Amino acid sequence: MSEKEFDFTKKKRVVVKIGSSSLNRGETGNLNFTKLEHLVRELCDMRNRGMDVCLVSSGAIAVGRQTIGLNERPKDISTKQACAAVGQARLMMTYQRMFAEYNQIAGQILMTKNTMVNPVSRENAQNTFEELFRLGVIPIVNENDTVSTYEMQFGDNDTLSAIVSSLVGADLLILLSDIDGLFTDDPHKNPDAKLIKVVDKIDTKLLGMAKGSTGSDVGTGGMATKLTAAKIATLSGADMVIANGVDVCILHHIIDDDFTGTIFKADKSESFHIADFIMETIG
Ligand SMILES: Nc1ncnc2c1ncn2[C@@H]1O[C@H](COP(=O)(O)OP(=O)(O)O)[C@@H](O)[C@H]1O
Ligand SMILES: N[C@@H](CCC(=O)OP(=O)(O)O)C(=O)O
Repeated sequence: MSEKEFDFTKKKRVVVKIGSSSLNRGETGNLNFTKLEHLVRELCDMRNRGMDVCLVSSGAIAVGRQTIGLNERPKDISTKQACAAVGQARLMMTYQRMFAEYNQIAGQILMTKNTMVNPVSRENAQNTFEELFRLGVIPIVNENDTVSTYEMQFGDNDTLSAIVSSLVGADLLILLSDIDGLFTDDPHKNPDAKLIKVVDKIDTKLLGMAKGSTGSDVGTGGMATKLTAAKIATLSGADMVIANGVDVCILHHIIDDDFTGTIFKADKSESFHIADFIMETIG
């Protein structure tokens, strides 16, 4: 990164997204408690810097699947819903306990597409976020997998985190992934792929670099959904970062602009309304 080109210390409202593969131990599927502790500590420190902080956490289905003892990734919707019912509760219990240790309060917000498509629900959600921030609470967001059917799903938390970022008027969105950032091609398939450090504008050439499917056994996104997220977040006026969540302590290095990753610069060149976007694309 060039010398302090991006001063993220001045950011007021930050959304952080962490994926299932970053929260679970790949070898057993168990929650990685050390990592979760570090994540919570980092978020509390950001809060103590005076920032409003929101966490979008995946992991409900993966944690539920491990708790119930299913060896295979669930395919049918009812098994996913059952896993999410168990896993989301367990995940939140763990977060609540860890945040409490640092004297911070966390709250749960579960969303479906309907939350955004319906103007009344959207405004309600926005008001709830505002009130939580005013009270100093850290909202922890996930898709409401327990009740969503395919037509109600965002389907991936990359897009959801960008929608949340836009809804709450965040000025920074950080996606913690299992990879250092956006490369010119999928580095798991192309060893010559190069990391792209800064993106000024998301164009079709860039969109073509991201390959869709996730490399992990528990996630749903892949790089394509991260670029959709980047489009939503940057057009909504936020900078967005993709960085490797293998060590979540990268969060304070990101704030201090001392990290390896990809920065997508906020793009105020086009007018963007999240409600219109939702209606046109996912409504
Ligand atoms: N151009 C690209 N640059 C970086 N990663 C890519 C690219 N295209 C596809 N990928 C894949 O996207 C994966 C990251 O997305 P994902 O599996 O959803 O992880 P997470 O949920 O941890 O963010 C990478 O491990 C990589 O295999
Ligand atoms: N909402 C789902 C995860 C969806 C998702 O996007 O997962 P991931 O690709 O791990 O960020 C869950 O909590 O299991």
